[in-house]
Amino acid sequence: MISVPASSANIGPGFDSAGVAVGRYLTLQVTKAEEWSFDHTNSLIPSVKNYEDHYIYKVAKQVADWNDCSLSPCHVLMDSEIPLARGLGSSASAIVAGIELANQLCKLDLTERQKLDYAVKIEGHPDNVAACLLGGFVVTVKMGEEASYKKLPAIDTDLVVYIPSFELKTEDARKVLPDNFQMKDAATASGVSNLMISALLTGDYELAGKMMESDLFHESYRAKLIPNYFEIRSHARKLGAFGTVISGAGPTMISFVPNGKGKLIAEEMQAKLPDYEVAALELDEAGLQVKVNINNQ
Ligand SMILES: Nc1ncnc2c1ncn2[C@@H]1O[C@H](COP(=O)(O)OP(=O)(O)OP(=O)(O)O)[C@@H](O)[C@H]1O
Ligand SMILES: N[C@@H](CCO)C(=O)O
Repeated sequence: MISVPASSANIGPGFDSAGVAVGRYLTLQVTKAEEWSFDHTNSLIPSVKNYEDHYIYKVAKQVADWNDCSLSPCHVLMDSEIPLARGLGSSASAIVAGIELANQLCKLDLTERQKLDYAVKIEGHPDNVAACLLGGFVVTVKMGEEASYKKLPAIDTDLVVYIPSFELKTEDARKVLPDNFQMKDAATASGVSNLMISALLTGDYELAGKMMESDLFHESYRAKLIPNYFEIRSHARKLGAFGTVISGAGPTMISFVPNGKGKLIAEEMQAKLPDYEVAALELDEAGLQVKVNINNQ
C-alpha cells in the first residue's frame, strides 16, 4: 500500500517555498492484474472512463517513460481524504503517489532526491511535493531546474483547517498575483519569511504567527477570493491561534494553534462558520509511506 499525506504550501510569507504535511491521506492499494483498472472508495477522487486518462496513471507513465520502462498492468484501489482544488495539495499527493507507483512497477529504486526531482518537474513548484514526500515542515527553493530542500525539526503546534465548499484552481489563484515586485518590497517580504522560519526553529510561535500574517507576496491579492478571510483570521486569533494563513493557493485557510488546543478551537470556529468544514489536524512527520511493496506481494 502507498500512502501520501495532504500538504499546506506557503505558510504565508514562505510563498512557493515552505510547506507542511498534514494528517489527511491519499492511499493506493495496488495489486498485479491482467489489465489496468482504477477504482476508488469515495467521491473525492475524480472519475475517468479510461485508465490512461487517470492523473496518477499519467504521472506513473511519464516516470516510466523517462526511465525507458513499461508499466505492467495493475488494479489500483484508491481512497482519499484530501479535497480537490482546495489548497491542501491534492495534486501533489497524486503526483507523489504516481511516482511511487512507477518506482515499484519498474523496480527503479529511486532515491528521495530523484523522487523529488520528478515531482518538481511535474508540479512546477516544490513546496507541496516536498512536504508530501518528506513529511513535516519543509523549506525548498527551485533555481532553474534544480530544487534544494531542508526539513525542519518537528513543529510543536496543532493545526486547524477551514475548508469551504467551493473549489479554487491553483492556476486561477496565480492569475491574481502581480507580475512584478519592487526591490524594497521584496527585501521586506523575504525578511518576514526569514524571521518566520527562524521563529519556528526556535519555538517562538507567537512571533512565527505574527510573521505568517505579515506576508507581502500573495495573501493580500488572494484574500478577495476567500469570502470569510478577515473574519477567520480575527476569530482564530481571539481564540488563541498563533497565526492564520491561506493554505496553498486557497480557498482553504489554516491556523497554527497551541499544542493540545486544536480540537477546542476547531469546535468553536465550526460554530462560527457553518458553511465550512472546520477540522483539527495533526502535522504528518512521515510523508510518503510504503506499507507493502507490490514486488513483495
Ligand atoms: N487523487 C487524485 N486523482 C486524480 N487527479 C487528482 C487527484 N488529486 C488531484 N487531482 C488533480 O489535481 C487537480 C487539483 O490541483 P490544484 O493544484 O488545482 O489544487 P490542489 O493541489 O488541491 O491545491 P494546492 O496546490 O493549492 O494545494 C484536480 O482538479 C485533479 O485534476
Ligand atoms: N505555492 C503555490 C501552492 C499551490 O499549489 C501557490 O501558492 O500558488
